[in-house]
Amino acid sequence: MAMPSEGFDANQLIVIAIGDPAGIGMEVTLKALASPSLPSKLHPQLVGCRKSLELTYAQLQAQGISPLANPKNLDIKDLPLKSTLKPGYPTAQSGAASFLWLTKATELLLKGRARALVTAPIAKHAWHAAGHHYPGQTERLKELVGADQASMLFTAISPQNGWRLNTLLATTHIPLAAVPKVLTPELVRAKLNVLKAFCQRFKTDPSIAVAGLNPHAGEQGQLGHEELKWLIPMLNKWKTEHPEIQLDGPLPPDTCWLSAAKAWHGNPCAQTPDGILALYHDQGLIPMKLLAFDSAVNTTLGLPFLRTSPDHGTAFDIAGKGCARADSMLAALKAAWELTESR
Ligand SMILES: NC(=O)c1ccc[n+]([C@@H]2O[C@H](COP(=O)([O-])OP(=O)(O)OC[C@H]3O[C@@H](n4cnc5c(N)ncnc54)[C@H](O)[C@@H]3O)[C@@H](O)[C@H]2O)c1
Ligand SMILES: N[C@H](C(=O)O)[C@H](O)COP(=O)(O)O
Repeated sequence: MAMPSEGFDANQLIVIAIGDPAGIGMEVTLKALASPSLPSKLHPQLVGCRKSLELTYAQLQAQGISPLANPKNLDIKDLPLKSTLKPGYPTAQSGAASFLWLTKATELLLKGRARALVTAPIAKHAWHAAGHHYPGQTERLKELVGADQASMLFTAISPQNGWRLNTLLATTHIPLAAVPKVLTPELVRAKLNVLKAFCQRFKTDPSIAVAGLNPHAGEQGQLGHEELKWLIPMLNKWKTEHPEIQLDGPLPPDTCWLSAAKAWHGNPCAQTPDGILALYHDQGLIPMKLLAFDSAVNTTLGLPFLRTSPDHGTAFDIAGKGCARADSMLAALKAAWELTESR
């Protein structure tokens, strides 16, 4: 692994914001960067606190954990913490640090100095404690780059058969009660377009499924009116505009991911959707995380660069214990590389 990044080919550089220093971000980063399965040309540049990374490395080593990337050999943009933090105990200081590291990492991307951004998990409540009132990294990134829209898409490759599962969330970090108010035909249309474009990276005529909002997709208006009132007409119109896409929906949400689950475990069939649009956060992320917790990657689409992140959070309950699995972080690093390969 070459260092430092000055003069390095920007196309080989993946910037990593190391997340909340009280969480598992540094641990999964050091574990993932030691993987021999990473592209050999990938040059990581970490944005965070060198001393904390060295401490994490020493603690993991003392627990007999290997392989690990040694921070001494890593390219680190050092933005030190004022004092060290106890793993598992997020504070305003940890929130301020992860917010700063994300901001500085994004600046590197905006200056065109890197290929993609990977972010380790942050805690939204720690950001709030530090006075940064954002629902998540996605929304902060959207603001930093001045994008009109940023979309949260989870993508995972089945370890059994290489099949790719994609779920895009129409709404993200908002209270459940706000979902029906925020969902509009325009929003669903825009998100479908993003999902279609993403799926077409892999197939010219992908199939897409859309989950309904209400139980049984409204049961013909008996269990909710949104489907009949605007979702079905909007989807029918979208279908006529995109005849190359097989669009199904709104489907009953409780079975919408069933055929994807079968495909994930090794039995893809002609009806399996290449992409699924979930109308709200937990509708899409419960099936994604149940099926693919160690493989799924959270991507932000709509920025001038690609951002990926593991699907898990800061896992404060296991921080400092050495048992955090780095598979999703590794998948996020690989996705940052592979999804930015010129086609
Ligand atoms: N990418 C991100 O920045 C991101 C993603 C999800 C949640 N979060 C934030 O993280 C914080 C904690 O969220 P949460 O508790 O809902 O979810 P979480 O993913 O942090 O933890 C849920 C459960 O999964 C376990 N777990 C998580 N990652 C693991 C790993 N790599 N290896 C082994 N076990 C793992 C945890 O120990 C916990 O039991 C919240 O503040 C949330 O907003 C951030
Ligand atoms: N919604 C994500 C999840 O549950 O995995 C997570 O909170 C991360 O969101 P940001 O990437 O916006 O921080």
